[in-house]
Amino acid sequence: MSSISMSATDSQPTPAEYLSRAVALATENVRDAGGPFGAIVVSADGQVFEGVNRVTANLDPSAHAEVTAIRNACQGLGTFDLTGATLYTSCEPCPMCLATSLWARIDRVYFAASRHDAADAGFDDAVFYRYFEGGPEDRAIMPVGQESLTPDERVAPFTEWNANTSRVDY
Ligand SMILES: Nc1nc2[nH]cnc2c(=O)[nH]1
Repeated sequence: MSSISMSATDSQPTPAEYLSRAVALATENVRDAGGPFGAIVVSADGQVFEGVNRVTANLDPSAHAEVTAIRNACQGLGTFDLTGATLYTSCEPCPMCLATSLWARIDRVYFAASRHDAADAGFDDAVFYRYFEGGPEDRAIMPVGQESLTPDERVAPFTEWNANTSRVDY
């Protein structure tokens, strides 16, 4: 599916070339009933995995282009750890995509459009950044609060995790 052209010297595509491809994926995806976002993960050894936004198509709020590309890379490579990989995305990653990139241990992110460009198109990326940046008074759109369970009950899953000698750390 990828159609990044290689130069005559057969060198790796530049970040701008990967971003152009991500933008083209995003535009094509609109014509395929998806959101206007596309992303590419290039693994440490140069393998290319693409993803597009399928939120409304798949009834999946987490199916942002970046998350889809990261899922494709993890499935394709058989790992949950993308250390050494680079993410190229048609638009600045939203907080969820940024957090997913951190959890995937992606090394570096390049983006084309900004959260403000996304806002101009009606998307809430900038609103959600403000939600995380602000204090409790800015959290009105979705209040988050800790409830008072006993300390033992509250940390019981972590106690079980720490006692589990066959756990897989991530
Ligand atoms: N970066 C990015 N922002 C979004 N906002 C809504 N959907 C998306 C997406 O798939 N990617």
